[in-house]
Amino acid sequence: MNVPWPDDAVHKRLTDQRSQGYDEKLEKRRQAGPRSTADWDEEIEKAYARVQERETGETNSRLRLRRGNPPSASASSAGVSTPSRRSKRSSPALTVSSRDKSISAGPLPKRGRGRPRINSTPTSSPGLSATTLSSFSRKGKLAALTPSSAGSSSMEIEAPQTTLPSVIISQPTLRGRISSTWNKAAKEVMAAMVRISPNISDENFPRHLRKFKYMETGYVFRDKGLQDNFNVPRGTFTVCDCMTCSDASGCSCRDLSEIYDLKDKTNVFAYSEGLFTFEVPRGVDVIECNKYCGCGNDCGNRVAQRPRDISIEIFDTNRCGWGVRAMNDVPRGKIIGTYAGVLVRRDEVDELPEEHHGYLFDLDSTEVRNSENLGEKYTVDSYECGNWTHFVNHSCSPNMEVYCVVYDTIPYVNMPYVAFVASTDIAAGRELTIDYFPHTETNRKGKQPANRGDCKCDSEVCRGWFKR
Ligand SMILES: C[S@@+](CC[C@H](N)C(=O)[O-])C[C@H]1O[C@@H](n2cnc3c(N)ncnc32)[C@H](O)[C@@H]1O
Repeated sequence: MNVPWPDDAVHKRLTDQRSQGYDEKLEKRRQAGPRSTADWDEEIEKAYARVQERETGETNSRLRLRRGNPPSASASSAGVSTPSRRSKRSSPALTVSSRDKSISAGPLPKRGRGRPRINSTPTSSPGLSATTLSSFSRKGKLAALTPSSAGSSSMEIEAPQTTLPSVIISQPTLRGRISSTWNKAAKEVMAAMVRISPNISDENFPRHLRKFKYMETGYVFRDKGLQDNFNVPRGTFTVCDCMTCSDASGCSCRDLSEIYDLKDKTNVFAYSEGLFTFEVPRGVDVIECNKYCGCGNDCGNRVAQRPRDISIEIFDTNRCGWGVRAMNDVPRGKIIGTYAGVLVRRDEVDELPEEHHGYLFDLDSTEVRNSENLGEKYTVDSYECGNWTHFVNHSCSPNMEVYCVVYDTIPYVNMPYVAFVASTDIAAGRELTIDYFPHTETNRKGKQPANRGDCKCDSEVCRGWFKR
């Protein structure tokens, strides 16, 4: 039996229109070509702005109905993150020195400026074992990122929706664009995400960071002569032939490191199951296997050279300028990354502009052992180019330390990388910090650096100053 649908014609028309719309959409997609992931960060920012706008509207509407609150109060009680102004950037002078594997500070001779020196000795600083972490809480972060969460009690109100959610197609912010560019650079070398937090607004974006070249690893050489140190001939590398590097006593790369078990003095690698063992004595660089060794990427003596797999967010601490936090939990001993930037001769450091001085890291790990030494000494300047480590703040109870590691070149040229390792288990969302002057504890009665800044680290054992 044929039962005619009364609205058959309407049904057919709607179906036709839908199918036509679908075809047009498909055609547009085809013309646009394959979708790239390059703009994901921007897409996420746009979506975030839309959700924020919509939910702010909804919450305002609900709260107005319930309490008669003015819109601005409603927004803040809903946990909507209002971009905070970035605290004024002091001209920081973090000169990180791995000299005697400690952060030590001393004024630059000509300018009278102190430069914090990073101690790469993992076990030497009592402060490093402290577990107090920075005051930035995970909860705070989540509240800021999920505007609707604070308003969940408004579910009690069964009021009709009086405002339509507004949809804004926002232009990508400056922060969004730069965040995306940096993240792209990280992805190119297979590193995990790096992003700039939405708690940083465009107007608080310092001019020099707009041109900052994000470079996940390595050094840039302005001087071709310095670069040659990284182009040393194959024959000068020590190469192991152990294939899997499972036996510490048989690996020539490990032999070069001179790392021993601190108790029984047997040969050990610097890593166990991918984590730093903290058994490396002061003044000793870790020598990892290099490109000429027979072992593969899964070799246990290749750790700092692997791509970073902890996601990083750069954010405004509201205390110490911008800082860094991990977006994953980080276990103790995990290598998070290495310092990157322009490699300069140490005796050229005083010629660098003042604002660079807070972003310098001396590569002097071996100087403690060979005071005579040593040929040329070098410093890494991350002011104009580098990676997330550019933003690592000082804490008197840090949760990372540094050590020096060599794998791209030979140890004798004094150009190790500086690896940042978690010195305690770190929960996702915690700020990642180092001590700019870690041997302070051993020098408690001794001298303090001449050039000190007021420390705002919030640690319970804050000494009140940090080494500039
Ligand atoms: C290597 S930079 C760290 C990143 C820096 N916060 C930024 O926004 O670029 C060092 C500078 O950060 C600031 N800073 C780092 N740790 C601090 C602390 N505990 N207290 C106060 N300021 C700090 C100081 O201005 C210092 O000179």
